[in-house]
Amino acid sequence: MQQVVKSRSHAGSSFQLVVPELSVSPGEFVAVVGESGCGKSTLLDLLALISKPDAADCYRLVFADSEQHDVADLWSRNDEYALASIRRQHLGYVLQTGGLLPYLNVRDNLLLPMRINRLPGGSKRVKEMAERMGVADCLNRLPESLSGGQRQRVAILRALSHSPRLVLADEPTAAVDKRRARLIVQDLRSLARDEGLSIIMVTHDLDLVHEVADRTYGFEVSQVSENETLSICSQEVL
Ligand SMILES: Nc1ncnc2c1ncn2[C@@H]1O[C@H](COP(=O)(O)OP(=O)(O)OP(=O)(O)O)[C@@H](O)[C@H]1O
Repeated sequence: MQQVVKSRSHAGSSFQLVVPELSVSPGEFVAVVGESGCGKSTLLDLLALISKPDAADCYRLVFADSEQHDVADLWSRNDEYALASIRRQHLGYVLQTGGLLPYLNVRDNLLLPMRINRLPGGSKRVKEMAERMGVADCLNRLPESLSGGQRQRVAILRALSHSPRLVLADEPTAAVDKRRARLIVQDLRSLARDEGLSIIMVTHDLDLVHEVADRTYGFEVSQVSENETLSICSQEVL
């Protein structure tokens, strides 16, 4: 994306996020780091195609097999159907607390995105992925019986199960301890490399990602006036 702008206002105060440039390539693990209120969720909503930008010089998704989507154009035409279809097929989400369905066992949680996208070969892929992430012995268990770390690894697998091109991870380590958090970040990093995925992870914890991420974006927040906040998201040179 280039020169993408999103404003939000509430009770007389306004917040504007400006993204001069943001990109992620296949196999890349990009971290977006910032304090509370700097605009991380606002950015994630734009990346997840949930929120319409106010302005965008360029916002495109270009996949390795040369499939392309002009997201700015789709939003300008309010083509919700096309946006939803891209979201369903090509995007995966890892949420802060896993977001697994409590009444489905791990296997069925992992199979669900494949069933929604009518993808074949689900059981084999689920078994292989679960082995890779060390949760194969959890497949028949309900999420409530898993440890925090196991649950989060299953949540990562669920985000990947329908083979998305872009995975958005929103504070995926929020519910686990520091040691487990480091392992999860390393898992995400190697999944990006091994599977040629693009991963964008949002976090407030720079320590957690700065040695692992290929690139890091941060926010420069300034108070334009008493009621106006401007946040500019740019790549950090660490
Ligand atoms: N739906 C909304 N309507 C109006 N203002 C909003 C809305 N959502 C967020 N904001 C404002 O936009 C700014 C950025 O919020 P955002 O949720 O993107 O920050 P964040 O970095 O994700 O914060 P946190 O880490 O606390 O979740 C804040 O000032 C917030 O009050």
